[in-house]
Amino acid sequence: MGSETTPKLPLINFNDLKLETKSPNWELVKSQVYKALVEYGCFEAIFDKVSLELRKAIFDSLEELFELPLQTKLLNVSKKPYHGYVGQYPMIPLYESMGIDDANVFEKVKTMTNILWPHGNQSFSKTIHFFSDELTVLDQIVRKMILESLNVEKYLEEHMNSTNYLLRVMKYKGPQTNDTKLGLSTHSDKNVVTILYQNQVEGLQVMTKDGKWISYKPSSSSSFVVMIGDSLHAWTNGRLHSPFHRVMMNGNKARYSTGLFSIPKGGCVIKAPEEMVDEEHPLLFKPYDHVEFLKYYYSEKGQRDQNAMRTFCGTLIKV
Ligand SMILES: O=C(O)CCC(=O)C(=O)O
Ligand SMILES: [Fe+2]
Repeated sequence: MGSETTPKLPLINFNDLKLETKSPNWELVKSQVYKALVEYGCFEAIFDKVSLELRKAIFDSLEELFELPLQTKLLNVSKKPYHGYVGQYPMIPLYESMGIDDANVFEKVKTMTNILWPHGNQSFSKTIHFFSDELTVLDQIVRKMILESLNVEKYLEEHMNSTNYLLRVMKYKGPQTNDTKLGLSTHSDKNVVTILYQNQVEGLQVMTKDGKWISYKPSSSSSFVVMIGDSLHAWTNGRLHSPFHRVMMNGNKARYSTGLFSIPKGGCVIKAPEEMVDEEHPLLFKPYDHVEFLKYYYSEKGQRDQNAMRTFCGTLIKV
């Protein structure tokens, strides 16, 4: 009786870490990061570099943004799926989102802000930019730790330079019922690393390798979820897991969340370095153009394909 514990994501503290200088606990945290990413493909990170003020401000900005009239939100268009405004999708009626490309670059954020608020909105642009900029540090610490753990630091510069940042901000309406409703369908992320943040309304669930759902419950307001996307799964030749996840909603409170996505730049070919391939680890995916893969993934066929990566560029070896 009562022996079953609720499964939880691994919890890792990044508070005393810096990117430039190695702190005494770097090696310890690095081993925790690597283990978590092999086993779960994600973890909860405690990261207080994003100040309390900024953590509050981001949700005020999100409320202000999603309160805009639909016609205004639709002005943020993008050729890339999920980089512009998304809403009113019949399959996921509770969900809407807005993408902000290069959110760590102030001028880019300002340009996008001016589309929505033609007279500008300083506090919105500043909040989005600062928040994204602080989080890029966490993204880079994690990626540096991964490359060090795999003894391939020699690729660090090339690896870091191969990505851009997208901030996607999201609102999930409460379904106004205690029955659980789908907020966002089951998927794995296609990018390199994702860093998620949410208000106090829960809903994110992550699938374990053996197919069980973990409901994410943040330990504090400085908790972020760090998650591996398919392109890093491919680059590490399968060593790091990219987990399926989804959002389930109930009740009447709106859930606001943000995702900072490091994304391979246009034209970038994802190819596992030779060090990642050996007898024990035969090559899982042929080198592939990330943008070409996205075209397949977002096609009608790709959207029905739970193993889109394997279909698109898997080798013949069974995995
Ligand atoms: O809202 C969330 O917490 C998750 C969002 C997500 O999985 C995504 O945008 O890829
Ligand atoms: Fe996701």
